Amino acid sequence: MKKIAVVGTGYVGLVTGVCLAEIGHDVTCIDVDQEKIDLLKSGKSPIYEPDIEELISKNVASGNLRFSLETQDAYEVDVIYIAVGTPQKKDGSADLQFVEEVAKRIAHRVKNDVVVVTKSTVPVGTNHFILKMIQEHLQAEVRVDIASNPEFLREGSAIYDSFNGDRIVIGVENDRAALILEEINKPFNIPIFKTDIRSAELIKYAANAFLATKISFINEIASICEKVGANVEDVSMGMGKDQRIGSQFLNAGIGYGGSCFPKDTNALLHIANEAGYQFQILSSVVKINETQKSVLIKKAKERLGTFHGKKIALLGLSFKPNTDDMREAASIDISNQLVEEGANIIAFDPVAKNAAKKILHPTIQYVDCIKEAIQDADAVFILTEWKEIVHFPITNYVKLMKHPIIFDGRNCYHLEEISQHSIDYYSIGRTTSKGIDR
Ligand SMILES: NC(=O)C1=CN([C@@H]2O[C@H](COP(=O)(O)OP(=O)(O)OC[C@H]3O[C@@H](n4cnc5c(N)ncnc54)[C@H](O)[C@@H]3O)[C@@H](O)[C@H]2O)C=CC1
Ligand SMILES: O=C(O)[C@H]1O[C@H](OP(=O)(O)OP(=O)(O)OC[C@H]2O[C@@H](n3ccc(=O)[nH]c3=O)[C@H](O)[C@@H]2O)[C@H](O)[C@@H](O)[C@@H]1O
Repeated sequence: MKKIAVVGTGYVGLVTGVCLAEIGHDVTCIDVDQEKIDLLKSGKSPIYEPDIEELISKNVASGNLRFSLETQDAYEVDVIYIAVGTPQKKDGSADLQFVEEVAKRIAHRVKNDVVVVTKSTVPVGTNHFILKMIQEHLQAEVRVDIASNPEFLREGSAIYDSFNGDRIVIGVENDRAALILEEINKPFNIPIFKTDIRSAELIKYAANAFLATKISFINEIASICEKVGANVEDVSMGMGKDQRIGSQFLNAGIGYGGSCFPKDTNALLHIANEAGYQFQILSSVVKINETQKSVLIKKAKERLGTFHGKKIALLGLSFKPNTDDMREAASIDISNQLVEEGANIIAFDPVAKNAAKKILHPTIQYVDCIKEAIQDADAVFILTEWKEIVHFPITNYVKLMKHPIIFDGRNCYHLEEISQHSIDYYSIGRTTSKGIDR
């Protein structure tokens, strides 16, 4: 059992802290955000993530987990994990101001030997920069080792991923740090891949960039499918059965969003550029994703002519299901454009409503059920494949809409089923289904 502090209680920090407590470590989760700490102390999670509140309660009750603002005591530990944000700067590079701030605070606070582990996604060289910052500001005579331990969890299945990951990557430069990190992670029972620090830092960006590449690749195949009359779902399934390709991350849609793929692809382009290398594939991946965000609008404009005065229902607002995260969600660009062109928008999302209200245009109305959203709508846009939307009976569109027109950005429904109803149905990389009575 190790005494651990996790700095930053966002998606990654909170999940890391909770899971480390669950496998038996003594964990203090630290944040500078008083509101978050108060909420966590009251047993509530500031983020929506399946199973997290149960695990928080269980581990707080067992004494393995506590939450704290930034205090001296909180840093009296063997290991400090850095899990603060590394958002995108205007030039595409990663903003390291929060990481730098934490490094300085660690230097001022630590009183005993520690290993400082970076979980945040950071450019190559950042771990060594952190060590330099700490050493420059260190107040006590203690030994500080560093380790890179990039995180691969997905939002919406973060707890599951933490216990079922394919690998744990550890970048170290000495045996002491390696042994401590191996000991900490052993109970997860996940293969550990040990490497040098710079390689570990790059693995994280390379992995996200590769997954983003798969998505942009299948989105381009989808565009070709539409032109040649093929079905992207079958193409993707047929490709994915080759184990060298793999079936995951080949779902065509309206592009990737979220807090990481957009920022990490741009950050890697910046890293490559700084190193004097033009990363051509990745530049295209990013451009394709930008274009993909507008394909539904294009289809809708061709079908509806104008959006002016039209009642349009948006189903799903978060960047993907099972999260309330709105960062880089397709709903942002799509709703902005619809509002700009005079549409009246009524929106449904089972979880992200409050988060959406803070970001989307104030004229958008929110409702708590799909039926209410689509009632008398001129058209429906499906933007997130929440299970409530995927399992929503298709007959309801026929019953409740003036003339059912659906623009499905997530291929939620089977074409065969749709074709049995009087619905105009446009999806991604599949043939359009026109209502049977037209
Ligand atoms: N969100 C995700 O699914 C994943 C994120 N990552 C990476 O993990 C890092 C963190 O991402 P998120 O958890 O999404 O960020 P987040 O924005 O949800 O959380 C960051 C937290 O750090 C806190 N913080 C900022 N400065 C602080 C300081 N000086 N001391 C203590 N707390 C401080 C903030 O108040 C906030 O609660 C990023 O580098 C991200 O790229 C990696 C894998 C998955
Ligand atoms: O670095 C990170 O933050 C994380 O980024 C992603 O996780 P996440 O952003 O939570 O979500 P994903 O499930 O990867 O989806 C990202 C976006 O791609 C889209 N996507 C995903 C898969 C697919 O086949 N098609 C597709 O369009 C989703 O709709 C979503 O908008 C990675 O999957 C994680 O491994 C990584 O740790």
